[in-house]
Amino acid sequence: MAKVKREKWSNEFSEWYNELLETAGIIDKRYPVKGMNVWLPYGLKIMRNIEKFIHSEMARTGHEEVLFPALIPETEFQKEAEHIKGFEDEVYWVTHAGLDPLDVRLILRPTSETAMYSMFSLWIRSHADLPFKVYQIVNVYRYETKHTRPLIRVREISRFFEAHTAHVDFEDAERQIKEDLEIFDRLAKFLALPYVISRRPDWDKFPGAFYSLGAEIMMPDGRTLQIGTMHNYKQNFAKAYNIQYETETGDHEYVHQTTFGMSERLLAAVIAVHGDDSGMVLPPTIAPIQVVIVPIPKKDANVDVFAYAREIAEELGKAGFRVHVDERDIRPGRKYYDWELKGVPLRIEVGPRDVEGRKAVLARRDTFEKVTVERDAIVEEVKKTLDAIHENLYQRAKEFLESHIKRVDTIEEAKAVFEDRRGIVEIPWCGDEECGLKMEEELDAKMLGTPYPEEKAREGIEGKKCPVCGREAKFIARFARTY
Ligand SMILES: Nc1ncnc2c1ncn2[C@@H]1O[C@H](COS(=O)(=O)NC(=O)[C@@H](N)CS)[C@@H](O)[C@H]1O
Ligand SMILES: [Zn+2]
Repeated sequence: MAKVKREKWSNEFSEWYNELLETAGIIDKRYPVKGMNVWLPYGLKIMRNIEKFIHSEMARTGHEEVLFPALIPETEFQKEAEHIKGFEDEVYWVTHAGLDPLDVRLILRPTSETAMYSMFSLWIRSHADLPFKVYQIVNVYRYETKHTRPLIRVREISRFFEAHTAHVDFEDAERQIKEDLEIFDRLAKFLALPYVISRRPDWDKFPGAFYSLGAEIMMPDGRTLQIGTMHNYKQNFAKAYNIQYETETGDHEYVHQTTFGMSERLLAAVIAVHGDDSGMVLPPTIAPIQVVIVPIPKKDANVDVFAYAREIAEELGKAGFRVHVDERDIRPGRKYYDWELKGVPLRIEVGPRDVEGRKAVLARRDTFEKVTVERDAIVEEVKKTLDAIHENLYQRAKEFLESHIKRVDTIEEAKAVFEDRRGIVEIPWCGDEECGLKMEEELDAKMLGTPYPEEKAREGIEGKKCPVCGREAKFIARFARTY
């Protein structure tokens, strides 16, 4: 396996990441509003491929797509107190229309609970309307005061996926959370992204939620990135927005609700986790170009490498691959550089000798390995190689994640982990908020929460003590430096 250089990629990650977003044509962050960026064609194509999978998963699981207004009246926003506390210092206000001040101020949605739930109250009347499952992929606005970063922490989250569901009872809402986890798992596999799920501590759950689950990936610099969240709201919002249904026995009950959210952070994760010093490495599932063919003409050779390349491209296109022939009049090396930067997973090089011998050279983007294959076997060779690339990206990322999760017993051991390579620390915890907050302070790290599901949260804690208070540990708690 060729040694793939990832030094730049790992220790000066920020510079590499910011530079790559521009040179690879993902986004342009020169837009004159802080935290708001312009999607460029290539970046948008990749994001659309990710969204396409999300839409197919929503259809597979009976979620209907809706589209709500972006402006929410203050009266609606105020209805769920706990939620307000969570968002009041993050919302953008619209106070005028033209020259006239608005009699009711509006907010730009930070997420759409307060836009949707008065409509849910009109739509949901009977148990026959449940489970009620809708979603949208829209732009939402949050006045993030922490350091903004393109795709990762933006003030206009322009590809915000939010699924909102309503159920007859808590058990059915729990079933929905399980379905969300299954959807997320399939999406993570589709993106070759390994992850961990943690149940957020009560002091860090989503405003208005009964509990929140977070999905974290490991970034190259040993910090974690939350790329998805699932929340069980129980009846908190139903009571605030009067969302009731008539039961089979004619009674009236408040619905139980859940939400599931993701964003363009998914793309940030793919770029960061799979990238290397030559640029992006895109999983074939989402690469706008899966195979780029580079003809290598030789002046005295009397064979037409361009026609040969086009013929291969046509056959691969017919077989369903997204393929491009680079016929620019520049040196092949320049072409290799450009397509490696853009993360095209597979390159095919064809020179005069390949035409004569009816061969083709396959160059893998993940390992830089080259292999010569028979022209007549090109479709299955490409299929096999793209699958191998996807699998290798997943395994490489899985090893990285697993090697960055360390189980310890003491605060000192935990501190040593963060000094060394950071990563996720798993440490016994009595479950007491005070001790949890104390450990966050001591470690200068965030508690991601406890491993999910419940049984995993107690694995290996027999006889372990909380390192803060010395009492019996009830859970394993995860801590990490986060984005
Ligand atoms: N400022 C941000 N920039 C980019 N992505 C973000 C930002 N804030 C949150 N996200 C992403 O959006 C996901 C959902 O956001 S959230 O606040 O956790 N959850 C909600 O808003 C719930 N209403 C579920 S839709 C998060 O898991 C995170 O991946
Ligand atoms: Zn304790």
